[in-house]
Amino acid sequence: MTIEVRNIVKQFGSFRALDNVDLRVETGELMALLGPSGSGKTTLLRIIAGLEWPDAGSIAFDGEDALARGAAERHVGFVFQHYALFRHMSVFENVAFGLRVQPRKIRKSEAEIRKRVGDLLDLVQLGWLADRYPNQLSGGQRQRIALARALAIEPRILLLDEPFGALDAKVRKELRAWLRNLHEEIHVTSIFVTHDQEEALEVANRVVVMDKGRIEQIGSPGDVYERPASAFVHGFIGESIVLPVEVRDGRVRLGDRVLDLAPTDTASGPSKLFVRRHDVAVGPSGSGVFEGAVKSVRAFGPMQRADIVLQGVGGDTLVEIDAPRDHSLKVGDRIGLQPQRYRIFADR
Ligand SMILES: Nc1ncnc2c1ncn2[C@@H]1O[C@H](COP(=O)(O)OP(=O)(O)OP(=O)(O)O)[C@@H](O)[C@H]1O
Repeated sequence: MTIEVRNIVKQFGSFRALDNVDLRVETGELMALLGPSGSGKTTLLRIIAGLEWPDAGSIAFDGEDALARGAAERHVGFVFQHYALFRHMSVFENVAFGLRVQPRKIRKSEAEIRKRVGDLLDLVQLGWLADRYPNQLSGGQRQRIALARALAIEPRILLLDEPFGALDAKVRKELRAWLRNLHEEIHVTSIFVTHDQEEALEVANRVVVMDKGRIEQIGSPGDVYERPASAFVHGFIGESIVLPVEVRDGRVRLGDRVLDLAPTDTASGPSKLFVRRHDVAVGPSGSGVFEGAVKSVRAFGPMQRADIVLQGVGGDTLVEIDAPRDHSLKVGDRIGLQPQRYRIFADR
């Protein structure tokens, strides 16, 4: 099932939560909506689900107008961050619920319902919890049951709103891999909302980066990380050093210095230089575009993270870099820093 979102506008009073959003989700995709708090991710998801209505624009499922149908008729499965499983019902009955309330003419027999719920519990690998009640489950188990419950009615589309948002970091990580594997098995067109870049890049096959009700970039995890389309995307995904520069006459200037860097993209005028923290080569003093002094070093695994005071860039500027440990840094070292990959975006 494809989802085609065209020119969606959503206004709350005078506040524009979605500003002409265009998006196409292909059949069987697992797409992430990624963006900071308030960027409009949940509002877009709720409009696709039929829980909210846009002020303008259209939504089509497989070419058919979805806005002509209410939420119940759209055949969409929904999992929220805090999914309220029915507390007085066992896990089994929670998953069976959607099947039991189907209209009589399409309702499955009791034997079919038992078989379907059993299969779903096997799919989320929690068959052994069928007789438990929600308050006897861990947070991660609850979300897996919530997913089984959403899948029970065989939805054409699965929408997940920060499904792992309330869980601790370790469980979140486990469930990411689990969700990706599950999706490979069931292949339902799915969209999930997250503000966690690592989660989006690790789980989704395509990522939609949103800011202030607009889409900044749509691409594969590799695209949005390696080829960010805007300063916002570069700043939001991965950790970068950002320095204010000016591009004039084909040269990149920082304060009164001309940097030995080529302008990238089409930046001109006041701009920002972005360098990922691990894309800086560290060498002896005099070896790079920037000079710095090591202020502090934390070493972990194969990497060391260091705070560096950059010199000669108009006042002392503190930046953080990640460097391999083969060149051991010590507090007080004077070093040269050479950006190996960087992007320059004009200030908007
Ligand atoms: N019912 C509403 N009435 C008024 N404003 C709303 C309403 N729902 C959402 N908003 C506003 O619209 C904007 C987008 O909200 P939305 O929940 O879509 O953002 P989000 O990207 O999902 O953020 P978060 O990650 O915090 O959930 C926010 O500024 C929010 O305050």
